[in-house]
Amino acid sequence: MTAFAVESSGLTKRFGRQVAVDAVDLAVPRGAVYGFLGPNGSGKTTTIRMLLGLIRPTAGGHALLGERMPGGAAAVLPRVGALVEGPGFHPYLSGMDNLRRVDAADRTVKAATADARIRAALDRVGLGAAAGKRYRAYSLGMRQRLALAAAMLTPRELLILDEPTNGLDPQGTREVRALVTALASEGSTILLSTHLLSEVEQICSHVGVMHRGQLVAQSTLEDMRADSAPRVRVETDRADDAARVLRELGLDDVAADIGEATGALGQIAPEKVVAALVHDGVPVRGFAVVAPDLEDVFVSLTGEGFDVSG
Ligand SMILES: Nc1ncnc2c1ncn2[C@@H]1O[C@H](COP(=O)(O)OP(=O)(O)OP(=O)(O)O)[C@@H](O)[C@H]1O
Repeated sequence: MTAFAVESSGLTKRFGRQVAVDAVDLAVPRGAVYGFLGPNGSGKTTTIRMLLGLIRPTAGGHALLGERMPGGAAAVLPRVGALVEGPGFHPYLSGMDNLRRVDAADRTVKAATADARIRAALDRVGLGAAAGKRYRAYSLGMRQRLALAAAMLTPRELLILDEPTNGLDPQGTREVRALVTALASEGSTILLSTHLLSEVEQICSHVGVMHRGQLVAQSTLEDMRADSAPRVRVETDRADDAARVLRELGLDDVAADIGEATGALGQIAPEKVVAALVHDGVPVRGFAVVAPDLEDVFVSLTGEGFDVSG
């Protein structure tokens, strides 16, 4: 058994002249909750569609649960649940009946237990009470939840979810995040795309950052945090002098602004910085070690901000 639930090498998709996905090497370890993070248009959905075999890569290849795609699709896809745009639900059928159709298309499950499976999935996404309503009357959030229910009708080793909290209200968002965490603790590997850094921080163990079609970073969240160097901020009327002291001590990326000087601490103890400032007679009004901020790391990787709400 390979250690990776999803592995790709040089995965590339061109649309005419545009390279939507550019030589992406994904490595999603089994058991991970992998946040596939990037702004709109960075190539996440296109990558996910290739992973699921919905569109053909222009170049490169990948494997799901150790099976090469697309050759291994018949063997592996029943073990993979997916939520992608346009799940193709029937507008005039109820949520329940739509799931019946999805369930009936799965040859790996027993028809006799369909009702129990469908009920359990609907309850799990909080659609139990709306099971009999027509799909066309569902809100965007309810549609999203029905798609999630369809993805988890049977236990899956791997769930690939494209923006699973998109369109949900705050309560729905919390519920879906709790659900993802619960599914992971039951043993599923989860790859979810998102444009929300906060979502990654809340529920993911791993992160892959997409920027203009390229995977610009990929690691555990822990390593990503460790990479973000803590900074000191010195509030003082003599910012230039403070900056000089910080530089002399060996801090990196030192900057002086009106009323403050900042710098990246590296391995230098903050106490040493305070002592040096005092020793140099720099009047210190405030001193803070600013905790590592993932957003700064991502901004430095991509040159763009991330939506941190939600
Ligand atoms: N079928 C297509 N034909 C032409 N261009 C496409 C097609 N699908 C996607 N693209 C382009 O490829 C780029 C990547 O799009 P993609 O949907 O993969 O990004 P994304 O990160 O998933 O963003 P979003 O969150 O908006 O879906 C975009 O510039 C998009 O316009």
